[in-house]
Amino acid sequence: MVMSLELLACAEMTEADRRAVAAGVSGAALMEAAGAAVARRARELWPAARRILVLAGPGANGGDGYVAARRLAERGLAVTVAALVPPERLSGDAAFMASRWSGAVTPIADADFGAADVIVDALFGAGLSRPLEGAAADAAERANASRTPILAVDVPSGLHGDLGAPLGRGPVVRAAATVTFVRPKPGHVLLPGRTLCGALTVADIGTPEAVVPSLGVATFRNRPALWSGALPRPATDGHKYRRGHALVWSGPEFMTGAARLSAFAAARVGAGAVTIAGAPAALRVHAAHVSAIMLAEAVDADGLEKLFGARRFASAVVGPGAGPGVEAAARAALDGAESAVLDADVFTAFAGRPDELAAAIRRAPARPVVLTPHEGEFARLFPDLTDGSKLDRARAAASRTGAVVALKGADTVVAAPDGRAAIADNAPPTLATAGAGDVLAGFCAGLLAQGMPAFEAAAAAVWIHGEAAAGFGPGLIADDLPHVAPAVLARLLGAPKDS
Ligand SMILES: NC(=O)C1=CN([C@@H]2O[C@H](COP(=O)(O)OP(=O)(O)OC[C@H]3O[C@@H](n4cnc5c(N)ncnc54)[C@H](OP(=O)(O)O)[C@@H]3O)[C@@H](O)[C@H]2O)[C@@H](O)CC1
Ligand SMILES: Nc1ncnc2c1ncn2[C@@H]1O[C@H](COP(=O)(O)OP(=O)(O)O)[C@@H](O)[C@H]1O
Ligand SMILES: [K+]
Repeated sequence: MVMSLELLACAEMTEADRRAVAAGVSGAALMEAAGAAVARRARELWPAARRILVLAGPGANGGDGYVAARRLAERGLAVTVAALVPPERLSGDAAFMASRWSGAVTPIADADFGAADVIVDALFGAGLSRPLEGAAADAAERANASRTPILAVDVPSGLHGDLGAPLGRGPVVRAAATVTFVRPKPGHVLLPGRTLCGALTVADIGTPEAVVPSLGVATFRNRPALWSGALPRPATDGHKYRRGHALVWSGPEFMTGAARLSAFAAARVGAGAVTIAGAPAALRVHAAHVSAIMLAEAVDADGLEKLFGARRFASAVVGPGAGPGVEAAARAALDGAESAVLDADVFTAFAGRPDELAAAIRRAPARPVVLTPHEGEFARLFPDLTDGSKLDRARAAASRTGAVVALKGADTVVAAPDGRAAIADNAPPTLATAGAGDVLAGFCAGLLAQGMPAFEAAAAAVWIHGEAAAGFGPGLIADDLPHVAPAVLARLLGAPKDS
């Protein structure tokens, strides 16, 4: 099984195959290995299955299906191929593999979906170019209705490998498991694709090792290997300000919780000092709740500017529970702090004016900025960025604003203006709880304060956030997240030595 970070778009996958062939591996060898991996996985998952129905499409995905059919029949299983197009209409390697299948082939309309123990879905893979319709749509719907477990080849048919969603309004096969090849695609990780794939495995099909690194892939799974090298490690001769001083802008007295959640999160993830800035009435509320966190008066954006003028802040958070004056506070943070995390109310304040926010960000292009909108806030800020996948939209927002964008949800995408992007799949649904976003903003700010580059800091914050929630389990509230982050950090940084 392949374990790696890259996610290959369908076009990159096609190019990987082309380069593999150019390097001397035949297309038929790749297809043989792909079909063999599918057959192996079917036997591993359903060792008691006797009757297999292979749905074979018109392209190379169907070719993989004919290989799997042959391999499973060789093991003594009763295999029927239900073909979307007659085998004589196939071309290339798929035609060759169909010619090597000597078992039963039935037109897909006549297939008995209920009579199989396992269905292998080899209708369409990376070549899907339009919504399923006609006989293909019928087959997908009958396969789903049969309740027979489905093993998808490459992707569940109807799902677009880049989008993680069906093309148009066409149906999609709901797989119990999916075997893909070489590397996963974005659509295996983005929702709803991740759910429709079931259990995903990635098979090596003999693509030479140099091929994937030669592609210049910029999309990754959000895993520690992507950013752990940049994770801050406290220096022996460090002091608290060298570890980074983070500032959190607080809203008015009855909205102080959000700023505190951000502040605790920044501190727990390793900022050396954290100051909450706000109006006196708000600070009085904070004072009743915090000890290590410092408080500084800033009635409005002018007050914030004075604070930034008086001392160095390695990062600032503006947005969580911010209330009135948030736009001016965001501008002050962008001008005065060495890095900034903008969240929540900032996106409402700049609704429909992303270019004004971008202009404020680009006044100091080298200063790291992270934006952490959820889908609703994203739509408010960027009403015209509706096309493409969540990955495409986050990338477009990053390139437009010059900031790193963490577009939140169960499949949070972190995208950088240079085109890099990471998709997370480790957050449990219990993370959907009020205030969790404020904590994420604080994790980002705490890592930025310690000098972690913005893309790595945002990706690490998202992963740590998800991992903290998963580790806590049921009953999670946002207040718990900063407290469980140290256990996640301990795993990432390695346990301290005994002596
Ligand atoms: N690349 C490699 O080296 C390897 C690739 N491998 C395998 O190849 C798969 C990709 O193969 P592929 O490119 O042939 O595409 P595939 O998904 O079979 O479909 C293309 C056919 O479907 C048709 N078609 C499209 N949409 C349609 C629709 N809605 N309704 C009806 N028809 C539709 C389309 O017709 P067209 O759009 O061109 O008219 C074309 O005829 C990949 O997923 C993996 O499984 C492995 O063997 C390992 C090595
Ligand atoms: N279904 C889900 N599964 C996993 N994580 C989720 C899910 N829904 C939301 N999240 C995460 O929970 C957090 C919620 O943040 P946000 O919507 O800003 O809430 P709040 O404003 O209350 O803090 C985000 O980090 C988001 O990625
Ligand atoms: K498929």
